[in-house]
Amino acid sequence: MVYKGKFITFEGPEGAGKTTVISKLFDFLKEEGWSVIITREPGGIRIAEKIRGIILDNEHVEMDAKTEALLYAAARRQHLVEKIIPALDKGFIVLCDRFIDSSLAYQGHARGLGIDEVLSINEFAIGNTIPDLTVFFDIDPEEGLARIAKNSDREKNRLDEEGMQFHRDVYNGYKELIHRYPDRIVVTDASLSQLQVIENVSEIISSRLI
Ligand SMILES: Nc1ncnc2c1ncn2[C@@H]1O[C@H](COP(=O)(O)OP(=O)(O)OP(=O)(O)O)[C@@H](O)[C@H]1O
Ligand SMILES: Cc1cn([C@H]2C[C@H](O)[C@@H](COP(=O)(O)O)O2)c(=O)[nH]c1=O
Repeated sequence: MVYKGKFITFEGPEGAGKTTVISKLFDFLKEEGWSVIITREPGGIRIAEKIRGIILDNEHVEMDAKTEALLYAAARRQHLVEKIIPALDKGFIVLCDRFIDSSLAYQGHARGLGIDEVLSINEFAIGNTIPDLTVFFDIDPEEGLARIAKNSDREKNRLDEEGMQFHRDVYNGYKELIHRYPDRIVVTDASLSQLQVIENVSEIISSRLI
């Protein structure tokens, strides 16, 4: 689907630095005179934030993998129609912290549901609204988790609590997606300093979209 605005998503393992960079990028783009919004998945709007609470609640250990995949897709559908598409229609740049590739890497690959199977329920949810550009924050999953562990403000959710093998599988799932969608997904080295990552991501956005 072609919209007036641009849809940019940010992906990566836990603690890769996406949220930190998106907020700086927002300031940078605003200063350059762009109309821009930040949003996140799962969440971004009231219903999807409620679904987020259900999915990520540490007490919901009995959640079935397909239930989890469907809840992410349901939250995504509502987020898309209520917030993302209206903003794109108005010509905004939408910066979204995680989107469909998280489902493909976490539920499709790491949970073992299959990337194509999870893609098909997501195609039902989002139709043909695919990101114009996806930036993958490349970091060793252990390093990302170590960053989170250092941050006492960040509560660990049900997905963070998964074992190291799960997080390595997520990372390998992303590697498969990078191979599958070479035109859409651009990789940035997220192990560098915050300043360097911000500079590199700004450069990617400027050269690819603006
Ligand atoms: N380049 C960096 N070098 C070192 N620490 C960083 C860097 N970028 C972010 N951090 C720190 O790492 C932690 C995780 O960062 P952030 O919340 O931005 O990651 P995230 O990708 O959004 O994580 P998640 O998806 O798990 O919520 C924060 O404490 C942040 O200050
Ligand atoms: C969108 C989406 C997310 N996840 C996982 C990834 C993270 O573990 C959490 C979200 O927490 P964050 O601090 O906001 O990154 O949910 C997923 O498994 N599948 C998805 O589609």
